[in-house]
Amino acid sequence: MTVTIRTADLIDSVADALQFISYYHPMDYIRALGDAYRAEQSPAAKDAIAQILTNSRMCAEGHRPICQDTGIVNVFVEWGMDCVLDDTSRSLQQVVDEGVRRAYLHPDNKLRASVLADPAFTRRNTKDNTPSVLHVTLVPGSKVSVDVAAKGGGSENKSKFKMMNPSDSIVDWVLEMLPQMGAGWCPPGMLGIGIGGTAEHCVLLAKQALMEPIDMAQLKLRGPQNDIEALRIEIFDKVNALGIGAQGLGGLSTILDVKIMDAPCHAAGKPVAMIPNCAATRHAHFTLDGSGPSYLEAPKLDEWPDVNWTPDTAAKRVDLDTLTPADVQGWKHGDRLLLNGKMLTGRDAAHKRIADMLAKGEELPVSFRGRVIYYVGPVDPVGEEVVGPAGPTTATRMDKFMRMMLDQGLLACVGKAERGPAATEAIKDHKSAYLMAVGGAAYLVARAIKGSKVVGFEDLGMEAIYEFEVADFPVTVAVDSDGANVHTLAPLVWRDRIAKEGLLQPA
Ligand SMILES: O=C(O)C[C@H](O)C(=O)O
Repeated sequence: MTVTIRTADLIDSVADALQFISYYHPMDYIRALGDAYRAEQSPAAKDAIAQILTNSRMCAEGHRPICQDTGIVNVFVEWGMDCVLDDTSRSLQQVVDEGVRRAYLHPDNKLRASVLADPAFTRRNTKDNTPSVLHVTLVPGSKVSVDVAAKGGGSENKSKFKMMNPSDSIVDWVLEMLPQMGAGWCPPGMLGIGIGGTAEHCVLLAKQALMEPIDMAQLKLRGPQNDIEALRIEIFDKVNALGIGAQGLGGLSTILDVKIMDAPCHAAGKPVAMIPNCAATRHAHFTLDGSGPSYLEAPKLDEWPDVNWTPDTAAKRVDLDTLTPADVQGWKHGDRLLLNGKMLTGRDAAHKRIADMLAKGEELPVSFRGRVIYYVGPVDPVGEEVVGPAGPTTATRMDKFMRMMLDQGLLACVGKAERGPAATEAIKDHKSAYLMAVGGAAYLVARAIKGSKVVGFEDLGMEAIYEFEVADFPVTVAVDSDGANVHTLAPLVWRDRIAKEGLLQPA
C-alpha cells in the first residue's frame, strides 16, 4: 500500500529537529559528560567540563545554541519504498533544505549561517546554512527514517582517512592520529570510525557511526561480545591514556565513546576513516509514516548534573583598555584571567583579508596596536541579547597570520585549542600571549559580552571584525610571553600520571 508523506511534514520535522538539537544536547552525552566531570582529577579539565555542562543547561533553559558554530547540516534518510511525497515538483534535497532554511532563520532562535558556496574562490556565505549534505538509501517498508545532525567545523576539520595495508594496525593508526588532531575538535567527544568499503564509503561509515548513542559504560559493564566491541574498548582506553583531556588541557577524559561501523572491502586494502564529534554533539532521529510531522520531546532539566560554573574569584582581573606589554609579560601559562574592557574580533576570512590588504599597502579598517583580538564568529543576537552565543574558534588556523598580526602591534589573542611551533615562537619573540577560552561554552561565555559593534569588513557577516565590550570574560593563559605552551606541557604530565598511577576514566 502506498503511503503519502506530506512535503510540509518533512520540512516541519527537519526544521524542528534542527532547532531542537541546537539547544538540547543528547541526554546520553550529558550523562557521560557528567560521569567524566565526577571522575576528572585535572583541575583545568574539570573546570572546562564544568563550563560545558553549565552552558548546556543554560541553552536548554534559554533555547539558544550550545555553540556559536551551529554546524553544517548532515541528513541521513532511509526512505521506505512504499512511501511517496505528495509534491513531486521539488527534489528531496530542495525539500530538506527548506527545513534547514526555516530552522536557521527562526526569528526566536536564529542560528549561525556557516556554509560558504564557491569554497575554492569567493567563499560566499549562502546566508541560510543551505545546502545540507544529504544521504538517501532506499529500503523496503512504509516509513521514512531520518537522522539529522549539525556538525561543527572544528571537529569536522580533524577528520582522518587512510588506505591501510591489510596487515596494518587500526589501533596504532588511531593513537598516531589523536595527538596530531590537537584540541581543535573540542574534546571530550566521540570518535566515529569507519572500516572497510571503498574510500568514500569508509568516510561515510565514520560519520554515520556518530549518530549512535554513547553507551561505553554499559558496554564495559557487560563486556564485549564481538571483535568490534573489543576494539571499541581498546581504542577508548588507549586514547584516554594519552592524557589529552578536555580542551587539550591534560586530563582523564579525551573521548566519551568510540563508535565503529564496518563494511566488506577489497582484498588489497583496509580503508579506515575517523571523524571526531565535538562537545557540541548534535543529532536527532525521527520517523514519518504519513500521519503528520514528527516533533521531538524535550528532555527534563533535572536530568542535567548539578554543576553550576561561576568565574574563579581567585582569577586576575585584567583591564584591556589600559593593558601594557609589561602586564602581558606578567602572565604565566596556566594563569586564570578575567578580561574587562574592549577587545576586537576576527577569524579566518578577516585574517586573510588583512593579509591581502597589507600586501597591497592598504589601510586596515581598524588599528590593532595595543589591542587584544578574539577569534570568534558569533551568532546574531535575538531579543535583549547584545550578541548571540560567541565561543572561541580554533586559534591554530590563525597560526599562519600570528607574526603578521603581532607586527601590527597586537598585544595578545584569545581563542581555543593549541598553537603550533611557529605561532608559539612568534608569540615568544613579541613577548605576547595566547589566551584560551573554552570551546563548547558559547552561551555562557557570551554572558560576559556587554557590548558589540561591527568595526570592519561588515560584508563578512559573522566573520566581520567586531569590537566587544566584556566584563569578567574568563580565559586561561595557554602560551605565555616565554613561549611556555599549556597544550604541549599539560597532556604530557597527565599521560605520565595515568601510566604511573593507573588513573583512567571509569566508563
Ligand atoms: O566556526 C566556529 O565558530 C568554530 C569552529 O567550529 C571551530 O571549532 O574552530
